[in-house]
Amino acid sequence: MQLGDGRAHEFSQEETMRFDEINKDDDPNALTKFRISKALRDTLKEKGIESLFPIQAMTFNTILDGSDLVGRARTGQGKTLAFMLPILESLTDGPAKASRRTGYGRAPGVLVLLPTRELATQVFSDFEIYGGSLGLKCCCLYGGSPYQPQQIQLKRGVDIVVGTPGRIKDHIDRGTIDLSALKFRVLDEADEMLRMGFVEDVELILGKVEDATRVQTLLFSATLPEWVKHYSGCQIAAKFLKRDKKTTDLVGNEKMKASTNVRHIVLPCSSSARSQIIPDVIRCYSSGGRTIIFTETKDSASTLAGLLPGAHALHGDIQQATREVTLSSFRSGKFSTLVATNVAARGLDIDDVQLIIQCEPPRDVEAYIHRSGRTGRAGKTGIAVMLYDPRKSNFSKIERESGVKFEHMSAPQPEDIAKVAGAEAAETIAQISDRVIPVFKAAAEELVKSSVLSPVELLSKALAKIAVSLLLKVILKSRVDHFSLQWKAMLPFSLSADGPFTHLQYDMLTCLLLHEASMIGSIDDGSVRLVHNIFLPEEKVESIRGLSLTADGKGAVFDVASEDLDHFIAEKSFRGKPRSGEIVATIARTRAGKRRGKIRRWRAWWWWFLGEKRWEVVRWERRERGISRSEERQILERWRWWWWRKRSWK
Ligand SMILES: Nc1ncnc2c1ncn2[C@@H]1O[C@H](COP(=O)(O)OP(=O)(O)OP(=O)(O)O)[C@@H](O)[C@H]1O
Repeated sequence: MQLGDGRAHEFSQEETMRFDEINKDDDPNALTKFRISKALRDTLKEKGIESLFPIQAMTFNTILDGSDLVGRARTGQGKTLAFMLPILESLTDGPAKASRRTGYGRAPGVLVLLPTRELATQVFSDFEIYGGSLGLKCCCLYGGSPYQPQQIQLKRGVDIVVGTPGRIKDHIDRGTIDLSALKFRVLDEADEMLRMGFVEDVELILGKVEDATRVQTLLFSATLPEWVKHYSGCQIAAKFLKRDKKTTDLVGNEKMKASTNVRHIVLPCSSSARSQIIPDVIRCYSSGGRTIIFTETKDSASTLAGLLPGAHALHGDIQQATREVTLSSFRSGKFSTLVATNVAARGLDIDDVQLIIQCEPPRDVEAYIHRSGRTGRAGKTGIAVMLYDPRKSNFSKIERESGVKFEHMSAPQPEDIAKVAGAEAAETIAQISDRVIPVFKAAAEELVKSSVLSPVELLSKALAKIAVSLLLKVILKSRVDHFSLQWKAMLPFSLSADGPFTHLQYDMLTCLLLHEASMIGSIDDGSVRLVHNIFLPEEKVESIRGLSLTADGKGAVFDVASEDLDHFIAEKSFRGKPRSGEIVATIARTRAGKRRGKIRRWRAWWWWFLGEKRWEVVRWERRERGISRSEERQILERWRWWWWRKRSWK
């Protein structure tokens, strides 16, 4: 705060707290403004929730006072707490308290139905936190997990059941669940629950209530097509919601139906180029956060996850236990790219998902809205990129029905990626301790003094150097399976006729350049030249010969003069033997034969393949022991087998 005399006034902690209290009192949605018990308020505050979001504030009293409700708000706006808070209050301190059953073996009073197992587990864990703090017992019933623990929980008695329709129906068939005493029935993702496939099970489950006049039914979703809202054609809504049900629709007739916190982008891309473009898209748009990629089929999810290092797949054909491990690892940040089908489209709330990529336009607008809504949640922002094949797919229907005005972008170019890497490099510099300054200050001052460039220009060059080593590393560490992929890609027959090896001269070396980003994506002439321009002095760039991309587009091979090699291996992070579990792609070096131009291709390949070290041994043996040509061949052969044995690290 600026005082009259221009001095800045520092607020004491006490003053700040008092202002915070005043501000809270001004907030019409502050927790204290609602009939929320202290215990629940405290738990909400522990989770960083100080006031209710609009959908929660607008529906709280309606639900607590006993009305049926259809609620709609855009993705990520807190619909889960919108039904959870009034239900918990009603059970513990409100109208449902008096008739709530307690004691061993009690039948559940609340049933929450969700379309996917993952979503059921997520909502269950919220109920455990908030309901648990009020002494309520919850259980989660979903397929793919053993029946017995679920049966034991039901037998002991629970207050809240959260689950998927299939497994709940199974429990009904087995006679292990009693839904006659329900006080609340919730259909989260209501439109999905009422679609074909679920509808019969849902109807059967909801019909188990003894006295339908004493149960409250709540429907929530970010998408409520007309058929759900107005009952026409939807038997369930007509049958199970009371006639005086209330509707709270925060989207209503607004044109924009998808999340307004999300930047919606479309990018032309053929299906064959996907695996090459996606890594660049991630690098440019994910801001270092998590990415969810949506594919249309389970097969393509698995295939794509296999092509992107560090990515994992999530879909219905994966065993439940693996699905759970995958999702919890993604949540906890053990990996940052999830490739999923629509099982992850609805409701999943994962922190720090910055980017959504849809490999092709989905079949319906609802799917687009829910998928893109996995980012930009709870007031944060995010980016949703939808790829489309200009010859095959059309997104105009989605654009029209969702109200989204797509930004049209083209695939990121090397310069775009370099810019992002530049920003990362700047961050890296910001993180370096100030303690290093005295050590490098003299060199920096000398550089500024002796250069015709300005300090900013010099700093730009330094950033470029860091950026390139972050982005394009001549040597890189990666997982073993990707390593072998690189080697395979390097087979000589994959190289074009005018590629390297044809230029072999006694004083030339062949280098394999691996693009760090390209382990998951593409490399092209442009990006290789970008590296060259930064690594090499200008006059050396011209001396590079025979640049050729590997068959899979993930590496490049070229010849350089032997005396220039150091410029290329400057970034080398590994020398010597690879350690197990970790591989290092080493610069492949081929020394041309003695008689210039007479080496046959396969020989050059073997020399390159066996590597400099092995070749040194042959030379040493020849020099020291005067070995014959056939002995020399034997040694090479031995090294070859050594190499193949080492391949078994995989
Ligand atoms: N009042 C609040 N204050 C702060 N954060 C909140 C509040 N209510 C909910 N959140 C947080 O907002 C995020 C999104 O909530 P939720 O998953 O319920 O959204 P949703 O509307 O159901 O989204 P979707 O339609 O995608 O299912 C969650 O991380 C939740 O913890």
